[in-house]
Amino acid sequence: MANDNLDIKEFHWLMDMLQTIDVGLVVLDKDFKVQVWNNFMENHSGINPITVKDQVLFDIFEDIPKEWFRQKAESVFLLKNRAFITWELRPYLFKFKNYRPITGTEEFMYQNISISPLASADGNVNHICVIIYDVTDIASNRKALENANKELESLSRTDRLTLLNNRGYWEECLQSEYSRLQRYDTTSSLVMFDIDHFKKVNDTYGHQAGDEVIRVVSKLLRESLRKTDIAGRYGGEEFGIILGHTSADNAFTFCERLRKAVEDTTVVHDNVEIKFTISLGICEASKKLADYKDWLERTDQALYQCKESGRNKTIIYDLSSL
Ligand SMILES: Nc1nc2c(ncn2[C@@H]2O[C@H](COP(=O)(O)OP(=O)(O)OP(=O)(O)O)[C@@H](O)[C@H]2O)c(=O)[nH]1
Repeated sequence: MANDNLDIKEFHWLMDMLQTIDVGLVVLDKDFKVQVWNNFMENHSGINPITVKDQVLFDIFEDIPKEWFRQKAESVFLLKNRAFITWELRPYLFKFKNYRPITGTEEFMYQNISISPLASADGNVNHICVIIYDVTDIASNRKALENANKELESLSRTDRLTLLNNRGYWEECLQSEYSRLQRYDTTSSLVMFDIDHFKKVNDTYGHQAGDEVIRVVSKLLRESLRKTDIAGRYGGEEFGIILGHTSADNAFTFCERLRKAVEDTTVVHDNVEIKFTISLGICEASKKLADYKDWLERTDQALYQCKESGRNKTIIYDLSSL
C-alpha cells in the first residue's frame, strides 16, 4: 500500500515535470489526434489542452505540411525508431511567434523536432511523442555568423574606393569567362579603359580630387553595366570590363556611351570644376588567343593605340592581324 502511494505520487511528479518543462510535448495517436499537450504548447499556441484533445493536428494547424509530416510519423510508427527534423531543414513545425528578448528580431520561433515511438504494454506503437525545442537563439546566431561571413567575402573581393571588384577577384572572373568560352560556342568582349592624363589631375588638383574623379568614373561605369557584365578596378586609374555574350561592335556601342557620359561630367572639388576623359580598348574573344592573359594583353594594346592617337576614344583590337 505504501509503495502504491509512492508510485502515484511519483507519477504526479512526472506529470508536473512534463507539464512545466521548457520544451513542447505533444502525444499523437495513429489518426494524428492530440492526446497530450503540455504547458509550453498551450503558452505558445494560445490553445488549451481541453480544446485540443482528440482534435486532428492538421485541423488545428493548417500550416503544417500534412503529407510531409505524415510520412515522417509513419516511419516512426513502422520502424519504431526516432526521427529528427532540424531547423536548417525546416525552420519550424508549429508557427509560433518569437518572444525571446535577445533574438527579438526573429519573427518566428525556430524549432528542432524529435518524433519518438511510444510503445504500449503489448509492444505495439500506437502513439508518437513529438518534442519541440526552441532553438531561436542558435538559429539566429548562426544566421548572423553566415551573414557576417558573406559580408567579409564580399569585402575581400571589393575595391574600397570604387566599390567595383578588386583586381584579384576580377582576374579570376576573367579566367573563368575565358574557360567558359572554350567550352561554349558563344562570344564575349573584354574592355580595358583608363582616365586620360590622370597624373595631371592629381598634380593640378591634388590626390583627393584625383580620388573623387576615380569614384565618379566608377559610379558612371556601375550605372551603365548589365547584371551579367563584370567590372573591376585593374590598377590605379585603369578598369576592366567583361561583357558576356557581347560582340566587339556591341561592346563599341557600350564603350562610346560610357565615354560620352564621362566627357559630359564635371567633378566639383573644393569649388573647382574638373573635366576629364577616358580611352577604351576592346578585344573580342577568339580561338586565336593563347590564354586569358593574351586576351588582356591584346585589349591593352587597343587601349594603347587610343593613347597614341589622341585619347578620348574607343578602339577595337584588329584580330585579323593574328
Ligand atoms: N588620386 C589617385 N591617384 C592614383 C591612384 N592610383 C594611381 N594614381 C595615379 O594615377 C596616375 C597615372 O598616371 P599615368 O600612368 O602616367 O597615366 P596618365 O597620367 O593617366 O596618362 P595617360 O594614361 O597616358 O593618359 C599616377 O600619377 C598615379 O599616382 C588613386 O587611387 N588615387
